[in-house]
Amino acid sequence: MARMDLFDDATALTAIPIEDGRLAFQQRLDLDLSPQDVFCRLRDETDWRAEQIQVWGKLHLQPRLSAWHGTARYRYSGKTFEPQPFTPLQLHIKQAVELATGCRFNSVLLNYYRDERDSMGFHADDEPELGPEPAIASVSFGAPRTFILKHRTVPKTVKLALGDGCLLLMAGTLQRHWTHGINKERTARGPRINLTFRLIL
Ligand SMILES: O=C(O)CCC(=O)C(=O)O
Ligand SMILES: [Fe+2]
Repeated sequence: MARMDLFDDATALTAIPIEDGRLAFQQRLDLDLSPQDVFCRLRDETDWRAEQIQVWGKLHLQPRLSAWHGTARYRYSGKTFEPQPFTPLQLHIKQAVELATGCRFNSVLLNYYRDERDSMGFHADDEPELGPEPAIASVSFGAPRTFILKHRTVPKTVKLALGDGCLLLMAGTLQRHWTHGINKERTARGPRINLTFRLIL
């Protein structure tokens, strides 16, 4: 089967075969708003922050902007984040994501990649409060970027182009066996906003 055939129905959540975890992809999340409108509203309505991170004992600003919303507190890199309440638009997207995936979520991390120099280092979303097999739903708006998964113990890499309005579901044991990230790129990229919906237990 040609690779394109996996994604021929843009509005169906389709499993991507992967070992040691579960991945599913939908080219276009069903929202009754255009991805362009959602992008502009998220960009303008969000209180974006440049968070500090410590690398080798030195403080740096993260190479992207971010925001936490939802109903549950979240600990990340030794810091506790008090989320802001969901906005009406975030609730609307959450409802569409819950309908598409059959999962429930109570928080969202928003990341704003301003251009090709913004990135996210390789990590797993494996904090204890997400539970042993978390379902994490990622929705992207704006410029496409390459999402890379690297297996922790075997030399395997999976690359996915995450384009405007797409949905990616990570589930099962994926976070235990794989890390993922978004590399900086050398060619010009427009801005991109990614939302990861999570269920904090
Ligand atoms: O921007 C992306 O597609 C990845 C975001 C991500 O991995 C995260 O928020 O944990
Ligand atoms: Fe992640």
